[in-house]
Amino acid sequence: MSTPLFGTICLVGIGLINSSIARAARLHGLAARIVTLDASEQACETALRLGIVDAAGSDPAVLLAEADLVMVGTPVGAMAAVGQAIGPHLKAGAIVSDVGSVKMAVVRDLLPHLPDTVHFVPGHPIAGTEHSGPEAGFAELFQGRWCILTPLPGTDPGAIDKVTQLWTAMGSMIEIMEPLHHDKVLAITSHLPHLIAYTIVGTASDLEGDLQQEVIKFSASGFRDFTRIAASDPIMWRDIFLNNKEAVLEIIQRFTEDLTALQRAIRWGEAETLETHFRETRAIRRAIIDAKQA
Ligand SMILES: NC(=O)C1=CN([C@@H]2O[C@H](COP(=O)(O)OP(=O)(O)OC[C@H]3O[C@@H](n4cnc5c(N)ncnc54)[C@H](OP(=O)(O)O)[C@@H]3O)[C@@H](O)[C@H]2O)C=CC1
Ligand SMILES: O=C(O)[C@@H]1CCC=N1
Repeated sequence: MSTPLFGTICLVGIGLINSSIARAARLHGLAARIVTLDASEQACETALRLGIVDAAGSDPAVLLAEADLVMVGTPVGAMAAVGQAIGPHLKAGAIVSDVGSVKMAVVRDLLPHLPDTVHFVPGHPIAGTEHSGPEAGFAELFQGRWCILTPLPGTDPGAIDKVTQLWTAMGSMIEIMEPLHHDKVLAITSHLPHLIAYTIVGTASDLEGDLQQEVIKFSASGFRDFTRIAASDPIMWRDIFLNNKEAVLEIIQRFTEDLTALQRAIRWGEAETLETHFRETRAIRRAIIDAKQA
């Protein structure tokens, strides 16, 4: 049997993403040992019961002592507190990475707490579901999906290479980006769509009684697809919007202008404007299907 990529992987927070990493790493034999550091006794018990980790608990001194890769999978608003908790216990030479949905804020909040003896390779798998917790994960989650890494200049290429190998072994393709660029791209591809879904579903829930019943009854006409996105974890999304403020506000501004243009076209009966716009958007959908990202 070949030597695994890592001796010990420690997953900080055993939610949807990190429990999927645990399953995929097990399936592909990427670590000799997988452990999790999580404050919730129930989450630790679940992870052990599922057999996706070899050890679980809330003591960083115990769980980080042997860790060669530490993968932080908590909401992005918790990164400073996580950094404070793990920083003093990291093994010299360890790689610290994360899966947070924003990158500038993670670098700002986590990096200052890491000792110079460790390598920091921030990351973000562009894969997920609206479900949370250790039971929601599955080994195939990252298959055929992109994972964006945002290492800072001067990061040890060997550390970047090992994180790249981890994600490619789990089925992902890798793109390297600067953190600021990542946050702008994700503001349009992920954060704005989630905000729109939260808005539409909020608008529907504010409707008066009868109309609200009909929204549920006839939801298959489009609304239903938004409710799936709007069912995503409230803490995770609170933290994303608070920590990608600039890029999200910028994209909301552009979106509002475009919405106003469509509103105007409807008001003035500009059939051609509407048809041209809808033809262009349909082409984007086709491009996503062609890129196998549907
Ligand atoms: N869900 C998705 O589609 C995607 C999510 N991400 C990112 O991955 C990260 C994890 O998301 P996901 O796995 O979905 O989340 P989950 O809600 O499934 O899991 C979150 C984990 O973080 C722990 N946690 C929550 N708050 C804190 C805190 N204050 N301090 C320490 N630990 C905490 C939870 O612990 P406990 O067991 O105590 O609840 C849990 O283990 C987030 O940063 C998210 O932005 C990235 C790509 C996709
Ligand atoms: O992390 C995000 O921003 C989203 C959720 C699913 C994939 N990306």
